[in-house]
Amino acid sequence: MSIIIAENLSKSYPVAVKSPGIKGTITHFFRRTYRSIKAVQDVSFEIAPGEIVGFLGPNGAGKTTTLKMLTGLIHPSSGTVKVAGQVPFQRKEAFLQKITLVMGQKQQLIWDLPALDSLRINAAVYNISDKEFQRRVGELTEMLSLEGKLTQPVRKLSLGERMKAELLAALLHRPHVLFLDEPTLGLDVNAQAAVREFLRDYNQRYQATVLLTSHYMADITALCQRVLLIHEGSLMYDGSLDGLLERFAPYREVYIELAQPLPIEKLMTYGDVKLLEGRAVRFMVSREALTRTVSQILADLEVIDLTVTEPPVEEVIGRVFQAGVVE
Ligand SMILES: Nc1ncnc2c1ncn2[C@@H]1O[C@H](COP(=O)(O)OP(=O)(O)OP(=O)(O)O)[C@@H](O)[C@H]1O
Repeated sequence: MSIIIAENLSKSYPVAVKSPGIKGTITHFFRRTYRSIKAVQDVSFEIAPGEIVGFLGPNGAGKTTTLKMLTGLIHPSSGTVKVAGQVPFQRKEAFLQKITLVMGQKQQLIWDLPALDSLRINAAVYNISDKEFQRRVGELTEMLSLEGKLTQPVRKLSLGERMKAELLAALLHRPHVLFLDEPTLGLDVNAQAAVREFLRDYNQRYQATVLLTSHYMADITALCQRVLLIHEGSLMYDGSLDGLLERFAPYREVYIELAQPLPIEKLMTYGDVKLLEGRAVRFMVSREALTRTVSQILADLEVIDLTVTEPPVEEVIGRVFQAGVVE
C-alpha cells in the first residue's frame, strides 16, 4: 500500500508577457496578456511507507513545484495526489499531522529567539503535551548532537546547527512523511554528513517515508536506493540508482598504472583517455568493449595496477540532462 500516490500530476503557471519598449510597458499596464509555463507535466509515481526516494533534476525542472503539490501548498492544474490517504490541498489536520516540509533555503525558526521558544510554539500548534515535548526534544537533540544549542538565539548558531535545529522543529510532531527540499544546501562537508546520518537514523527508527531533493549527489547516493528523475517537468526515470547508471551510463572507467609512461597517441587506441598523469591513465570504455579492451591492455602494455569503476553519478546525470535524453 503506497503512502504517496501521484497520478498524472501537472501544474502550469500563468506568466505575464510584456512586449519590449515603452508601448509594450503601457499596454502591459492596462491589459496584461499571459502565457502558460508547464512546470510539471503528467507526472505519476507511487512511494511505499519507509522508502527514501531521491528527487533529481536540473534547475527549473519542476521538483519544488511537485513538492508543493504533494504538501498541499499549491493545487495541481490537473491530476490527483494522495499522501497518507489524504488529499494534500485540503490541508486537513489529519494530513498536516502526518507530513513535514523542510526547505533548505527557508527557515521556520524565529531568528532572534532561542530555538526552544519556537519549538514550544510548534508543540502548542500540534497539541503535544509538556511531558511528550520534553521527551521528543531530548531524543531529537541527542540524535542531532544539538546539546546546549537550543537555548541560544538562532542567529548565533552556525549554518549546520541551524539546519539541524530546523529539522528538529520540522520533526517535533513526528510526521510519517518527510518532504525535504535541499536540506543540506550550503552546509560544509561535515555538516552535510551529519544531516545525512541523522536522516538515515530517523528513517530507520520511525520507518518514516522521505522524498528528498538535493544538488549534492553524495546525499542521494548515501540515502536513496530509488530515484525519480525529472526534466522539463516530465518524469524521465523512476527506479534504482544502480539501474539509472546502467541505463544512462553505457560505459565504465578503466584506471591503469603503467610501469613506464607512454605517449597519449598510443594510449588512445584503447579508449577515450580522460586523464593522463605520468604513469597513471584513466580511460572511458563502452560496456560492450570492456572485456576486450581490458584483455588487450593487459596483453600489450606493462601494467602495474588496473581497476574498473562506474563513472561518478554526478557525471552521468549531468550528461543525461545535457543531452536531454528522454525515453
Ligand atoms: N510561482 C511561479 N510562477 C511562475 N513560474 C514558476 C513559479 N514557480 C516556479 N515557476 C517555474 O516553473 C518551473 C519549475 O520550477 P521549480 O521551482 O519547480 O523547479 P526546481 O526543479 O525546483 O528547480 P531548482 O532546482 O532550481 O529549485 C521553472 O521554469 C520556474 O521558473
